[in-house]
Amino acid sequence: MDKAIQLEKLAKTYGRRRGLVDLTLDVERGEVFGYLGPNGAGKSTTIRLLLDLIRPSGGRATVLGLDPRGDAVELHRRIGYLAGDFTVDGRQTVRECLTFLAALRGGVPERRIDALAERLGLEPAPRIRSLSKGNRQKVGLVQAFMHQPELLILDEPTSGLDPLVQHVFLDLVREARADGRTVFMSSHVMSEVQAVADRVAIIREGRLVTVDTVAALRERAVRTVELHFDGPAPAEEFRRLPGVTEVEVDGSRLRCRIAGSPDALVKTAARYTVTGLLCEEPDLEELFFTYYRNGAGHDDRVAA
Ligand SMILES: Nc1ncnc2c1ncn2[C@@H]1O[C@H](COP(=O)(O)OP(=O)(O)OP(=O)(O)O)[C@@H](O)[C@H]1O
Repeated sequence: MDKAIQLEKLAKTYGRRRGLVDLTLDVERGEVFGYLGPNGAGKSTTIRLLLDLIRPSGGRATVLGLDPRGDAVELHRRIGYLAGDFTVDGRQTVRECLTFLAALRGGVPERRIDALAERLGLEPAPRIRSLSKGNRQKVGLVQAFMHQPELLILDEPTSGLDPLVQHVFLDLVREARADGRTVFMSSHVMSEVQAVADRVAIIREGRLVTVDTVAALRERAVRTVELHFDGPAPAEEFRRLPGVTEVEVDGSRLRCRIAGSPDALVKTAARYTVTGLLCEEPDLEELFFTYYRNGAGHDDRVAA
């Protein structure tokens, strides 16, 4: 079957400014794909290219097997899109706005709109212009999900949402995946994406830095380990191990950071009597920031 999204050397320049550089990437049908990068990385540029809101300077994008340019009308029907700068007519009430957008999509059962609004805690009566940023974002989410599109393209979907509503949003994403739909969502926060995504791409300065499953990223991430021994902790042995940093010793307790496989650390510890062990969840946010800052670990395989 076609991929949900297929990008081949997709490029965009704004005059002499870089937007996106030769981006090659596939998104499978039925997966939740997180698209991460700092401000100005090129996330919105990519999304606008997928929707033919802007035109590429080079390369190709295929969405649901179609050409975003030639098949724009069909694609807009089959896609749920939330823009990063979602704006609608401020004079309409929430209900009027959603009814109008539903009509543009060929009609959506009212109870489905109501159910989504209720789950997100969105009142139908107020005028759009009186809404807070978070409540406007909820309108954006309802209109993206309401026609149960086969592909959801969401640009910074949780921006402005409180943690409770963020949870509801993540549930909606999981439900979409359970129905076999595809979700492509951009973010600059790893934590919300790792909670729901199957795979994550990180872009920086218009280029793909890495793409991998969340599970594999977790394996690559740095974790903190604390070991308790029945005698003085053998600090020097641990300092010599590959991937081990920041070794701190306090009597019989040793704390360190480990990147990658913990195998050598476990085998070294096993030569002593270990009375306690604590291993913290890997910090993906930190891994993400490493990519942010210097593109460390640049992975050429990703473009294959
Ligand atoms: N209309 C435009 N004209 C000129 N440069 C632009 C335009 N839109 C984007 N850019 C530039 O392209 C680069 C990528 O921007 P883009 O908005 O795609 O990033 P982003 O990852 O979505 O960032 P953010 O998280 O801030 O929304 C930036 O350097 C930006 O300044």
